[in-house]
Amino acid sequence: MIAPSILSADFARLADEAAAVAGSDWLHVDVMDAHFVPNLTLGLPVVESLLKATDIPLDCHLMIENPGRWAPPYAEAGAYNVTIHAEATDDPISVARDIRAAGAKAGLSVKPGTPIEPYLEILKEFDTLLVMSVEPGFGGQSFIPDVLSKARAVRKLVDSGELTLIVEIDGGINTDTVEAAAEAGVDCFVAGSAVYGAADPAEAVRKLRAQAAAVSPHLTLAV
Ligand SMILES: O=C(CO)[C@@H](O)[C@H](O)COP(=O)(O)O
Ligand SMILES: [Fe+2]
Repeated sequence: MIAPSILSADFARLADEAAAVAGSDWLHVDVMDAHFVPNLTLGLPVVESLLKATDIPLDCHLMIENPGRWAPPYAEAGAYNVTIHAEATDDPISVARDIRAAGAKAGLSVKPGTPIEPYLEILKEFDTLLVMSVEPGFGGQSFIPDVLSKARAVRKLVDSGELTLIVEIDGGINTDTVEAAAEAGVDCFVAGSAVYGAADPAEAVRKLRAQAAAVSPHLTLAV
C-alpha cells in the first residue's frame, strides 16, 4: 500500500492534490500541534473538508500532545485510520479503544529512538504500527535505516499469527529506500516529497508500489 503524505502538497489546493494521487491506497494527513513536534500543520476542520473532497481513505498521523482528548474526533469525523504517538500518552490502550469505538482503525507510532519491545504486548489493541523513519515534524528528511529492525520484529509476529497488524513506515521513503523497507516486511509506505515532488504524482505512486511489491517477502499476490 502507498499513502502519499499531503504534508508535501500545496495546502491551498488540497482537493486537487488528493485527486492527483487517485489510485493511492490511503492519503496520509500529518497533524502537528507545535508542541509534540516543533511544527504546526492542520487540524480537524481541514480533515473534515478533505473527507468531503476525496474518496481515498484518510490516514491521520497525529503528532500531538494529549491524543486522548483529540484523537477520537478524527475517528468520529470519518478518518479511516487514526494514529497516535506512543511517546505522547501514558495510556495508549484507552486511546486506541476510544478510536476504535468511534469507528476508525487505531494506529500506534514510534519515533526513531523509541524501542518497540515495551509496546509489543499492547499492539493487539491496534490495527496499524507506524514506524517513523525520520524524526517527526518535517517532510523531506533522510531515511534512517536502523528503524527497520522494528519493522522486522513486528513482521515476524504478524507472520506467525500472534498479531494482526498493518506495518507502516513514514519518512524518507523514495525509489532508493522503498525496497529496503519492503524487504523488512513493511505493508504500507508513506511518501510525501517523493510523490508530490514528482512531475507526475500518480506515476510516482505506481512506481513505488511496483518496486515494493517486487521485493515484499510476504506478498503472495502481484499488485
Ligand atoms: O510524519 C511525517 C513527518 O513528520 C511524514 O509523514 C512526512 O510527511 C513524510 O515526508 P517525506 O519524508 O516522505 O518527504
Ligand atoms: Fe506522517
